Amino acid sequence: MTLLPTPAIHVRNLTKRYQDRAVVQDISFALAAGETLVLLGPSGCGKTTLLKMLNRLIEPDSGSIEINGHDIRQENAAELRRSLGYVIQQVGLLPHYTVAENVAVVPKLLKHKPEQIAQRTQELLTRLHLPPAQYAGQYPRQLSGGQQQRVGIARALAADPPIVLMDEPFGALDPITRAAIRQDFRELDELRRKTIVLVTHDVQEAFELADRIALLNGGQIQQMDTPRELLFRPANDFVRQFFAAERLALQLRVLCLADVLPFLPAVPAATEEAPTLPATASVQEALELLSGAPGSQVGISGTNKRVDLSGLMAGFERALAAAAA
Ligand SMILES: Nc1ncnc2c1ncn2[C@@H]1O[C@H](COP(=O)(O)OP(=O)(O)OP(=O)(O)O)[C@@H](O)[C@H]1O
Repeated sequence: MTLLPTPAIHVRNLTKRYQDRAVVQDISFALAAGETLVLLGPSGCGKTTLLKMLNRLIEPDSGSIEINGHDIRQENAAELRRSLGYVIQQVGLLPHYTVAENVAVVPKLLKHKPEQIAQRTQELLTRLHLPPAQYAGQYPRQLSGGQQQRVGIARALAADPPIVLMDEPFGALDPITRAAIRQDFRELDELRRKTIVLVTHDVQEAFELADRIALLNGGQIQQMDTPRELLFRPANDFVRQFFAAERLALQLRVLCLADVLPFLPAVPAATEEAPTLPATASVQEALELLSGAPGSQVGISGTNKRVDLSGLMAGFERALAAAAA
């Protein structure tokens, strides 16, 4: 008999009411360690309420939550919150603390050793593109919104919590800063190992970051699945409609070169070396590479195939039909 690993987060029949209205209704899901779950849905659908029940900022009316197999009601709420990373849109940095002091708040409460805290702070600030020599001693008001948000992420990761909860972490930023931080976020090695629950109402962001998306409406999960399944196998009309406006952009992101590969027409070998992308790269990434240089080709690493822009688009159309079949 094989034993299934204990989910990092296990939510069962969770319901929260305000007056007579259930804003979260009978929600259940299990999340494996290392998964990134994005809670997506229109304003007021219950995303933040659901997230805040995970760290007991809000108590449910019924249902249960287990974290690593332990019912969180049995734990001290303050201790629970210290053990989980939490990033919010308003950042919430302490204005009279320097950047380094802000990052160190939770590790200090957890009584980590000062040298260990200093080293971790340096490491995180460096990785989040805030060179400590320049930024560690600055105060939040001296930083841009994007830099403050990076400090917020460093602070949430400082004590190396295995689970991180994020509520619209990039929500207050302009689109360019937002895209840059998202890129860094994806490249941060240690985040890949963490279990993350992230709230957003930005569909592109959800598709970029999620292993699975829980699409909510009216306090209920309409569908919880991979981005690809949500797009190609919507469970109901709400799901279908929710992605309708951005369907093409999402399809370009979800389909990768491996999907297109079987349909690629033969392309005469280029004389000069073509840049290459892995088969896991999205059609969108290949498109970005090719659209800058008309007539150019991109090679797919590990294969002897290359593709130009028109070949890519023809392959994409056929891959789309195959994915939807
Ligand atoms: N303390 C409260 N008292 C009464 N109603 C509340 C309270 N908190 C939230 N609600 C209601 O519960 C519903 C869900 O709120 P929630 O903040 O979880 O939604 P959301 O999906 O995160 O929305 P948004 O994307 O706008 O932040 C909303 O209709 C909200 O008005």
